[in-house]
Amino acid sequence: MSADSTIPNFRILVVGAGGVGTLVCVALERSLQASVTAVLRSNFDQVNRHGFEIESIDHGKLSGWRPSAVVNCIPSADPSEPFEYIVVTMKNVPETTDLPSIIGPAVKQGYTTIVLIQNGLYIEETIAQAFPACVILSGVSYVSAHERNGHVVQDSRDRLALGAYHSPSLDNEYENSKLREFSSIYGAAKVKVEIVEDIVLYRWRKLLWNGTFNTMCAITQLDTSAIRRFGEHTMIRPAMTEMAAVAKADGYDLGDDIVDVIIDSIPEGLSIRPSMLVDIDKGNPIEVQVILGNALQIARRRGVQTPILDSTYQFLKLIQARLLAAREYLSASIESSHR
Ligand SMILES: NC(=O)C1=CN([C@@H]2O[C@H](COP(=O)(O)OP(=O)(O)OC[C@H]3O[C@@H](n4cnc5c(N)ncnc54)[C@H](OP(=O)(O)O)[C@@H]3O)[C@@H](O)[C@H]2O)C=CC1
Ligand SMILES: CC(C)(CO)C(=O)C(=O)O
Repeated sequence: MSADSTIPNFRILVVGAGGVGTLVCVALERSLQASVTAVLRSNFDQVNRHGFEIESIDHGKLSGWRPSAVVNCIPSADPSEPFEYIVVTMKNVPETTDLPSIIGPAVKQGYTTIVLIQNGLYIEETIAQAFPACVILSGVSYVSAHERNGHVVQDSRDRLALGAYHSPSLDNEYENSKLREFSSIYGAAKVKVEIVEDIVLYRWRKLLWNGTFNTMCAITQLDTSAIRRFGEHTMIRPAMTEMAAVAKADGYDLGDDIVDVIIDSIPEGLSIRPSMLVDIDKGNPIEVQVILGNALQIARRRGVQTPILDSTYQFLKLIQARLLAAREYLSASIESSHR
């Protein structure tokens, strides 16, 4: 935050401005409390020249929109003005990406708070180990948004459950103060932010969705409405039941009616192309490890049978091998496939 200003102006780096990240940039800039630097990759040239085209049910139509700065590589932390927050909104694909080494140059240990807004389970530990003096916030986003070459369409409202990933070496109250601070910036314009005590509970709950709809839509190329029509009772519900059993074995009892609760929360006929299906459409690697692999490791450790999720995982690993080969990551993919 700038020392001489009465209005806070937090320096925030957003890493990966696709569907979710671009909307994070908009919400933070619209709070009027943040200057956002967005790190872009394939969409850098387009956005640098023409800005983003955004159709958002929260923020309306924005043409030629830009955050305070766009860059195409991670900037080094400026010793006199380091980032207060780094928000990670790129895909979490450990087969291709070592996240700590990507964001490392921009982090000031003991100063920068790292905010993970990504799907998946137990994604925080590698960041906490790499940056033990940094507060880690973990966010489960319920937005639905997709991006292609600077064009972003958001078709469901942005809602975020946000919690601190508590580190034994940091002061709990300090972590909570960063949690409240970031929530109030992010929630200042349109987004509903819910501060939660145990984010892992929310990650498990969302995994019932992502671990079934995302994965099965990705394999079949069906959207959520079609997969419900043809496979809700044969595939989706049984797979959700397996996931709930794994969560329970991990100490998170989601309740006997959790499958009905999740299914009933989706309006009849709603057609969503989950982000994993969009990745396949784009030929991008998929988040199979953090969305399914990590949960299945817990299932094996706890002795929970998950036949449907196991097959789903194995099919996705084959699809991942194809996607990685196309992006010349094949050898890495083959090594990491020996679970
Ligand atoms: N889309 C959705 O509706 C939802 C997504 N999520 C989760 O949010 C996270 C983000 O998803 P989503 O927005 O869909 O993903 P996108 O693929 O749309 O966006 C990710 C962006 O990160 C960029 N990126 C990847 N690696 C780097 C890097 N090393 N440096 C800079 N930029 C990089 C990508 O660039 P490039 O184009 O070059 O690959 C892309 O622009 C995921 O964990 C997802 O599971 C959660 C809720 C809903
Ligand atoms: C459930 C959904 C569609 C939005 O919250 C999502 O998480 C995704 O597409 O990955």
